[in-house]
Amino acid sequence: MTLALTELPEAVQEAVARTRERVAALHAELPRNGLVVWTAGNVSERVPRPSADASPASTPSADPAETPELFVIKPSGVSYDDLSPENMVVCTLDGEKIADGTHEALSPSSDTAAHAYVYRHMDHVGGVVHTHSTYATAWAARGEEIPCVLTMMADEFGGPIPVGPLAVIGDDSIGRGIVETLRGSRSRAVLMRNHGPFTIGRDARDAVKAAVMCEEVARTVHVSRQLGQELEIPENLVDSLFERYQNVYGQGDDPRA
Ligand SMILES: O=C(CO)[C@@H](O)[C@@H](O)COP(=O)(O)O
Repeated sequence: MTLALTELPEAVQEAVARTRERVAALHAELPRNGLVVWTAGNVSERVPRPSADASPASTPSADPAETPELFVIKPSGVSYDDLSPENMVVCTLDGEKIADGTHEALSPSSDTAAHAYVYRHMDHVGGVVHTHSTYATAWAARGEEIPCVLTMMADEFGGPIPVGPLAVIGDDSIGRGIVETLRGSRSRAVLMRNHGPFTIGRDARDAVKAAVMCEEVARTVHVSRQLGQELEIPENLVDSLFERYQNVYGQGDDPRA
């Protein structure tokens, strides 16, 4: 029987509502940053588990901690102008849409299986993004990784942006390719061969940032290569740049900043 959102603990329903708002808003960043055309691309986010001390549900259901894990993803083929929290689709980590209040005919993204596979096999991942951004997709068309020749790449990706296998849509192939490629890498971006970039993050905003930065460095390294041979960065410097940027850069978590 299909899981019904309205039958879940209130704390879970509230977490789903907040996730829908974030995922709907973040989709606007893809066209705004020139990463997609028409309806290409998609963003998803794992629904955060309510804290263990969440108030007991008023609706009949199990403890929030016992609710199946869920994620939110865009509906397939819907214009970016028409995306809203109300039409964000809620799925289980098997990629199955639940009775989430949207029309039963509204299908989740055609990449739902890939996003679901990543969430099932990478517990630290809270957000997944897929685009066909021009320069990153051009590197994917050649099946060539983007070498780590910019300090921005060391900061953001901790090394080269790797290439994943040619994989067809519709089953676990793409998701398996993403996980098998990124599991051994510090990169939050992977160039799926002949297809385009997929990125991961601690949440959807982090994954969107990785998609923006992936396209930026793909373009810069492409331009550099037109002008000559780019220069590698020594491994030890890549490590120190990555550690600094990931742990020191910016305002940290200090709420006063
Ligand atoms: O690349 C693909 C599928 O892998 C595109 O169809 C995708 O970017 C957009 O599909 P959806 O609108 O999310 O179903």
